[in-house]
Amino acid sequence: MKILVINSGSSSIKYQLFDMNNQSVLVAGILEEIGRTGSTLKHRKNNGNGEFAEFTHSQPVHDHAAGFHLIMEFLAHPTKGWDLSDLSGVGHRIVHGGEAFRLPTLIDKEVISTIKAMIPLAPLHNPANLIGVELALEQFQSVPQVAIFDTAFHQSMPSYAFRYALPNEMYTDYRVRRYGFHGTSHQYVAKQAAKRLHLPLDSVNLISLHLGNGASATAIRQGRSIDTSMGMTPLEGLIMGTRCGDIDPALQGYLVRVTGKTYEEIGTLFEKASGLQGICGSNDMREVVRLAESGDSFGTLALDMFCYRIKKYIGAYFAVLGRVDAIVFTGGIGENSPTVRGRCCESLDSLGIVVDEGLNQHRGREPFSINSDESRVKLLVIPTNEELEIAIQTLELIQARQDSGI
Ligand SMILES: Nc1ncnc2c1ncn2[C@@H]1O[C@H](COP(=O)(O)OP(=O)(O)O)[C@@H](O)[C@H]1O
Ligand SMILES: CC(=O)OP(=O)(O)O
Ligand SMILES: [Mg+2]
Repeated sequence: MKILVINSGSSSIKYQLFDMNNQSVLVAGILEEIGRTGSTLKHRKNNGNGEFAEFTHSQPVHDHAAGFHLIMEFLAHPTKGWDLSDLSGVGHRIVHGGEAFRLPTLIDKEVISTIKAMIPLAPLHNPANLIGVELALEQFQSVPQVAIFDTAFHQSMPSYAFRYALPNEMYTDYRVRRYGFHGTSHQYVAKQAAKRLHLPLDSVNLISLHLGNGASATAIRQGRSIDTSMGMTPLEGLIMGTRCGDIDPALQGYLVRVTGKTYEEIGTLFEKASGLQGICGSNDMREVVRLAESGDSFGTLALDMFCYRIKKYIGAYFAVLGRVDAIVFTGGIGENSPTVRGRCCESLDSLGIVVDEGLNQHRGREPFSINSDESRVKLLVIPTNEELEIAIQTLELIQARQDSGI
């Protein structure tokens, strides 16, 4: 059984082809910088002996359609790709599914139009996700295609966590509420954490920190999301690569008045020119840490602010969870930055959170622990794998439909 997973983002397309008999990756790749001159495809193919042949291809790729066509050249290539004639299904990451989608969903015209309706709430993500869906539907017309929503895992939040303190009709009439994102990633690492803790998933309490360009914290009680830092859109919550995270809601109107910029320009400033980028000029944590360690004041401020915001969420989620079995670090920063992990846990001994600095320096693609022996809370670094989780959920839906004769 082969499942192809497509994560079509605003400036990149990630793809992985899985053999679901053993969940191994057959082919994988990422096409970055779509729409820019420096577009690069990094493609790899499983050689069968646990190693991968790597291919890099650079050419200007003007849009997602051109990008998808280039990816298909490699995916279906006789030597660089794989036989796709027996593909069982395609799974797509869709960032915003609102309240309409709480489960993996077979894609049809109605689903596409509902996803389109969510675009105003995820303008950076849903349009690109949809382009990937439409291109794949055209390419693989006889293959079932499934949407896996970032928001689905958080649909278990109680109303006192997902409602904003606004007049009720803002929710009843306009569905204004916290939705939360990165749900597929938080769900995947929660399963991995439960395994590592040798606890049943439905008994484990976690604080999950997905720290990437987009970043979010999630409080998980007995394996289910009960609160998360992103809100109606992926803008709210933690400080991110280019996004501001939590700010005073009066700011957009105030800045329109005092700067003369339009409402949309200020919105774009919050989304694309803020966060680490806005504070110190780089959205890449590797550069931020280098700046901070070189004594650059803006780099120091960016790192201090980034970690301070996370610490506040750790404290808040500790309060709502009561008992925390583990804190999980994931995402590009969470998996790779000992500096950020150490700073986020600093002086939290009173909560039973103690980092072992030696363990914290470890690097690897397998889950590892960074807590000291006396730490009451386990501190885990678990590489996320949204694509594998999407493949698993896609196959489950396809098999359930086959079992019920659909
Ligand atoms: N070795 C590293 N040290 C610190 N940060 C890293 C390292 N590798 C990647 N990162 C950070 O991870 C971020 C990308 O996170 P990732 O989750 O891969 O991206 P995305 O959010 O786009 O999916 C980069 O912007 C960079 O800041
Ligand atoms: C929802 C979100 O922020 O996704 P990403 O981290 O991929 O940008
Ligand atoms: Mg990501």
